[in-house]
Amino acid sequence: MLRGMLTLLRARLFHTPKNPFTEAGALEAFSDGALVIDGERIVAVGDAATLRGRYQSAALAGDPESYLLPGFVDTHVHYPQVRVIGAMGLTLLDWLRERTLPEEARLADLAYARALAARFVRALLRNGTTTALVFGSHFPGAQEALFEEAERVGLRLTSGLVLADRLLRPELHTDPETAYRTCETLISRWHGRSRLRYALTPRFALSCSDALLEVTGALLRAYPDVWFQTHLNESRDEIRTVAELFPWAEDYLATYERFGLVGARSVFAHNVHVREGELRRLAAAGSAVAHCPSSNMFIGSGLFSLRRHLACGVRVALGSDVGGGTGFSLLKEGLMAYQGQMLQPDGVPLGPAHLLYLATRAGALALGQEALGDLSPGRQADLVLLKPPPGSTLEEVLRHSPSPEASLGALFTLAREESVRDVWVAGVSLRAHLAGGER
Ligand SMILES: Nc1nc2[nH]cnc2c(=O)[nH]1
Ligand SMILES: [Zn+2]
Repeated sequence: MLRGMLTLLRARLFHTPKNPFTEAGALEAFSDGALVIDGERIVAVGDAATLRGRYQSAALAGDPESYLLPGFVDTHVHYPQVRVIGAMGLTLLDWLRERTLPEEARLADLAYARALAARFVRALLRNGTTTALVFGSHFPGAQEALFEEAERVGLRLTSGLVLADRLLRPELHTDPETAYRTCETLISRWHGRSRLRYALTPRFALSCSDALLEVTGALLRAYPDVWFQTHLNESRDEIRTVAELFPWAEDYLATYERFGLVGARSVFAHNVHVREGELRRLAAAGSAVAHCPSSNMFIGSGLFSLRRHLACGVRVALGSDVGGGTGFSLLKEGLMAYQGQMLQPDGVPLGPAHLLYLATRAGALALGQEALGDLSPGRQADLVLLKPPPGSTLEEVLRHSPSPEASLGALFTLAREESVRDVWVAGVSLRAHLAGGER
């Protein structure tokens, strides 16, 4: 939308301008709501009748029967794993060896990688994700293909070349010197361009020598405004192996700390089997944890202790972790997070507002994107428009919903790809990119 040309988008609105874990009344809902957008930014949110009176010259758009939410923020997802989703019967290390790493090796073929990048970006958008922190490829060409595609489409993407120098497959290994040079080139080419940012991405301590982690720390010191992501404390077998490989480390987190990798721009995926000391140090460093509930259940890693993270003040957001996760929907991750807490004696009772916050504003803050994640005036107009398919169960449930909060609960429970009608990034509809079609 052009700057100076106001658009008034009508829908049922939901957002969490406050944190429901710390403040009452965090969910703001308008059952006949509107959003006024000026170029990239939201200028007003509220009741449709009031805003129509105040912004009479605005072009009208939207649909009062649809549901408008902030675009989702996926803080952990793997681009090369689209075609691995649903690989059953395996836990993490076997799943990596048997199904996932062979697929990741195929991205050495640039044509294969380009096709996959297009599918991956489209899958994010089709699920309402407008911002993502993405584990890239081990191959620089494939990594460039992802950045190119995200730039072409207009997605907000933070990503980086995945680094490993042991215990995967030889084709996926690099060496510290090559890693340094390649990351420097990729950072100079992509970090800060369009809506893209670079994240240094060692796969996990298990697959990285001290020397490779050292080089990652050196890069982070040389380029202090790039991001950092990796895996932490996911499965018991993984944690045991990491303890054997790093006999000097008091725990898993220490394998990253020693090399200066634990800071306010660091996002750690999983953190299921975590010790108290690690939580305290993560909180002190201001790092964030990407909670990936569908993956934790699908590959049998365990149940996430949200209570202990909150008690220690560790920032938590949601990740789909495709392909360990069971799809790209952050609505589904919200539902799985809810169920994962219900299953634990000391689980945190979550409601629709918590799920929305985790899927939107918490993710934006975890990625340092203060201008994203809710619909407050001044924020970027990153949006997802949901409408149940005619005749669907969701349509039936929503028609009889007793309250806006219950409607939001129904959306998390039942709305998936089929209900995503449109997404906007920075005030621009990306609807054209949701549809199928070969490229
Ligand atoms: N879930 C998950 N955990 C990992 N740990 C190292 N690599 C991976 C991966 O691809 N997926
Ligand atoms: Zn992962």
